[in-house]
Amino acid sequence: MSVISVRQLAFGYSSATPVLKGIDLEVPEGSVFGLLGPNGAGKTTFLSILAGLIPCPPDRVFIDGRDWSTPASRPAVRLALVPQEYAFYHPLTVRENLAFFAGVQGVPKAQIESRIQSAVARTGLGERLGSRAGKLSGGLKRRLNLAIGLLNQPRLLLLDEPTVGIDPHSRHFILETIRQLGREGTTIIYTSHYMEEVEELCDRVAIMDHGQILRNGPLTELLAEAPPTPRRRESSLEALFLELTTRELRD
Ligand SMILES: Nc1ncnc2c1ncn2[C@@H]1O[C@H](COP(=O)(O)OP(=O)(O)OP(=O)(O)O)[C@@H](O)[C@H]1O
Repeated sequence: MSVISVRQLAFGYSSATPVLKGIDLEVPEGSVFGLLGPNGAGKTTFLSILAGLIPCPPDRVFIDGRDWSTPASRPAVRLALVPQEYAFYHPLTVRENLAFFAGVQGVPKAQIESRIQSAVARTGLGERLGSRAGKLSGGLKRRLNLAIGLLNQPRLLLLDEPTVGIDPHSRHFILETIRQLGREGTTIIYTSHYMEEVEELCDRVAIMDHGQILRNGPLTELLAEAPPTPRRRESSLEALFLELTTRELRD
């Protein structure tokens, strides 16, 4: 059963430039869903609509079968977005940030400490609770971003390129955390430019470009469709991605 159903979702920041052009997508409960696309494809915009940061048009996005567009019709779903940017206060310590965001997310006061401990244990930040967030390394900052997203114990976790620009150790740690969350049944949408991460983590994959979904299905099906690459004998998601997305220079 799909937890998220998206039907012909269109969106533009201005009426002149459509960014999402009729997205159709089904995300099954408990799947780790990889959303791949070149820069500017519309991934962040799509996640922002799911997270409620951008108003959702009516009758296009359904969560648990109910229209996600208006607060009145929204089902109560624990959903978290871990954005690409560092979304915390640099002058505050790790603990102060976690306590603040737990409050913002409506965690009951009596549970704040245990939620902080749980998020910190999952992200390996236990020894950094007293460190100023702004002084952390890039990898630890990414882990703090993730820890904040875990405070409300999300059933739906939206991860926007959570491993960009970090050291291999933190990258490995974050990927393991995501894998474990997936095993525990969290439904995850994961955007990344790193194909090997998506191949490793995700059971379903969609490739999007210019606001459209070009391919969508189980990872095994997409891999079976991928052309052989000159560098590796077996087919790879990267080869399919390059074949499908237009070969423009983007950064
Ligand atoms: N706030 C905004 N106002 C106007 N245009 C925007 C805004 N945010 C994004 N865009 C434009 O919408 C398009 C899609 O951007 P989006 O960030 O959703 O893509 P993306 O696939 O997440 O890219 P990236 O991999 O670089 O993060 C781009 O052309 C971008 O310039």
